[in-house]
Amino acid sequence: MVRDYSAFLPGGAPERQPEPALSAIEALGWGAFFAGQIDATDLTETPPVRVTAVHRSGLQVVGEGIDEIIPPGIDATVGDWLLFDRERPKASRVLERRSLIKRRAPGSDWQVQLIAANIDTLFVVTSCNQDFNPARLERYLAMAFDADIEPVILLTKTDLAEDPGSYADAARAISERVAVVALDARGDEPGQVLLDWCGKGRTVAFVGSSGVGKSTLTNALAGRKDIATRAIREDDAKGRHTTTHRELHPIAGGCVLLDTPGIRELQLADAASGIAELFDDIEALTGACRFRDCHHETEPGCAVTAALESGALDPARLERWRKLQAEDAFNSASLSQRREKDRAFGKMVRGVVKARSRNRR
Ligand SMILES: Nc1nc2c(ncn2[C@@H]2O[C@H](COP(=O)(O)OP(=O)(O)OP(=O)(O)O)[C@@H](O)[C@H]2O)c(=O)[nH]1
Ligand SMILES: [Zn+2]
Repeated sequence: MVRDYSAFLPGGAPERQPEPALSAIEALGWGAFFAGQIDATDLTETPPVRVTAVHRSGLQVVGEGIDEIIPPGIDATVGDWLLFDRERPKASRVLERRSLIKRRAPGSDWQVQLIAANIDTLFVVTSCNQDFNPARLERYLAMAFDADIEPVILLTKTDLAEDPGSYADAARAISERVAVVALDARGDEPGQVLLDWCGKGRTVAFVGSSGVGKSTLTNALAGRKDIATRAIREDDAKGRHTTTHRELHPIAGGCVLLDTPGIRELQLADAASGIAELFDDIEALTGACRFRDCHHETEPGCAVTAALESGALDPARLERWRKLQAEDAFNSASLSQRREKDRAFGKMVRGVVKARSRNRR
């Protein structure tokens, strides 16, 4: 990312040019990446619209003079850009995504569920207190990498901590590739410090545990310009009126903040490649083990145990890598594998019950 440090150079900040007015789609985060996918006829015949919420009754889409619900059927989620087909809304085309967060729905059939599309920066929020936990941060970072999103660690409540610098150091030690920002989430700081990631045509989101300051940060960024959060009413399946909220909040300057229940409840799933990226040092070691199926326990020629012994690898970090891998393997197990296990377990239980009743007789 190219950062503009000119304001810090001698001579002071350059005169700020008045910002040109944004078009409706620019205010929703439209930019070159999406413009490059369409031609002039598309623009007039099938205008771009962004999915601002997913309701049971369909996709809420907003664009230049457009604010509609497209009935269910399109495989799209909050943050997606569509080319809106007025005659046949369900035939609207989904533009190529810059990023996608998805997970396996924990239902019976393990379908993939789309959580959010086209987020550029995921702010992983934690506080300078007992909420701070490297393992949890790594989980979020792996997920961001897996979804092709740039993660940034955001440490809040610096004003309450005795030594906020130590938290920032611990956060920086997690990965060289992840920026760390420490701040007081209340007041003006977020609007200034997060500018680097909140430029025109960008979409950002906050994740983190309850109470770390996500709502405070959201208000700091979106403030009263929060026009897209006004409640809208829609008819649910039973014909009742329900009040729902838009989940895309325009921030000044053409950046958009995405805030959905799906993002708030994010869990680690299907993040194998993200884990590999975050722990690329350990992955590199495993490639140097003598045996390809090395478990890095007691095998001879194991590069991982060698690194542990030499002190080059932190045992706690290895432990976290193992845990994330195990969790990911569990989450990614196919339904058939799970059914097979269930069946085997059921058979075993029935066998024990039978044997007992035989013994009792
Ligand atoms: N002193 C101080 N208080 C903060 C800071 N950030 C958040 N708080 C306070 O912490 C409390 C929780 O903040 P929220 O913004 O509601 O946290 P949240 O992450 O949105 O929590 P959930 O909505 O439960 O997910 C509020 O009382 C905030 O005012 C900070 O940097 N400094
Ligand atoms: Zn090994």
